[in-house]
Amino acid sequence: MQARIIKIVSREYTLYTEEGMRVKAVLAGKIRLQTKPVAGDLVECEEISGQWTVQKILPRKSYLIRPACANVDQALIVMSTHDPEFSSALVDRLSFLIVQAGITPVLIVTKCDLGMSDDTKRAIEEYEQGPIQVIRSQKNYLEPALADVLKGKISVLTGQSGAGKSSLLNHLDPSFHLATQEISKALGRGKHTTRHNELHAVAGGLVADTPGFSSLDFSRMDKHELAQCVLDFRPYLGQCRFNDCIHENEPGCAVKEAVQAGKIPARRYQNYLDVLKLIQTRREY
Ligand SMILES: Nc1nc2c(ncn2[C@@H]2O[C@H](COP(=O)(O)OP(=O)(O)OP(=O)(O)O)[C@@H](O)[C@H]2O)c(=O)[nH]1
Ligand SMILES: [Zn+2]
Repeated sequence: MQARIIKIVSREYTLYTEEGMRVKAVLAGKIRLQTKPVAGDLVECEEISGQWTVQKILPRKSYLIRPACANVDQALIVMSTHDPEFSSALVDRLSFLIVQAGITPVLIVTKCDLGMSDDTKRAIEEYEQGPIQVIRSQKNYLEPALADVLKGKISVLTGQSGAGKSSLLNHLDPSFHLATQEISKALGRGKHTTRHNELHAVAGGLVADTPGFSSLDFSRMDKHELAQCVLDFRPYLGQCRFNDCIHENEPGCAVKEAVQAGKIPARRYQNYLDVLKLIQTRREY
């Protein structure tokens, strides 16, 4: 039978079986030394006289190191209109790293009930016309696209402290209240708590108990890989004069032409150039 690992504490594995049962299992001896299973792994399991064992880890479609989680479908970039201020530089940096990890970014704009600056309003509208799904969230109203965002998927949340990650989960699933407190603890203040690895059932999907991508670490990305991770560039890749174009100063660059034609917002191109510079000027050890 197939099942999903949703929690690992020491050697005890909690599984959701395909029949919807929640069971505790141990690893079969033969796989103990091969792949290290993580939450999100899809496994073959078996029950023999009341003892469930994990027989095999099935191939992963994505793998995140922090939080250690396999098969994550999407990362919700939780960004508030203000307090903390909306930052398109941050949205873009997160989305480059999310795409690099083989995961789909989704932008959730919180605190939309509170009003926003003209510049933030414009930045959000630009995202709404771009390649990333954007959902606006506000207090006391749950729009259908938001209500369904977790359904049937494994998600990880990311975003600054105070952006509204915990509130969002509560908003999506009020019965989740207790667990959210745990999340909050794990997120920031719980440095002394042991991070176990768990996926919570929220609003029809599974959500990692620890936010991802908080280190904004570009050390494992080179400039060519970066250009591949920019969803705004995807329609133009392969159309530049040079095969190895990094869309900076090269003549005949289809990406720069798209920026000049207003098809790619200048602010997002600038965000790309800033990360490119970061990568180009870092010291290699
Ligand atoms: N008005 C309004 N307030 C919100 C909204 N979302 C979150 N807040 C408030 O913003 C504050 C921060 O929200 P949290 O959910 O704690 O933020 P968080 O991202 O989980 O923060 P950390 O736990 O520090 O990572 C709280 O006071 C929330 O009530 C919203 O859509 N509208
Ligand atoms: Zn180019």
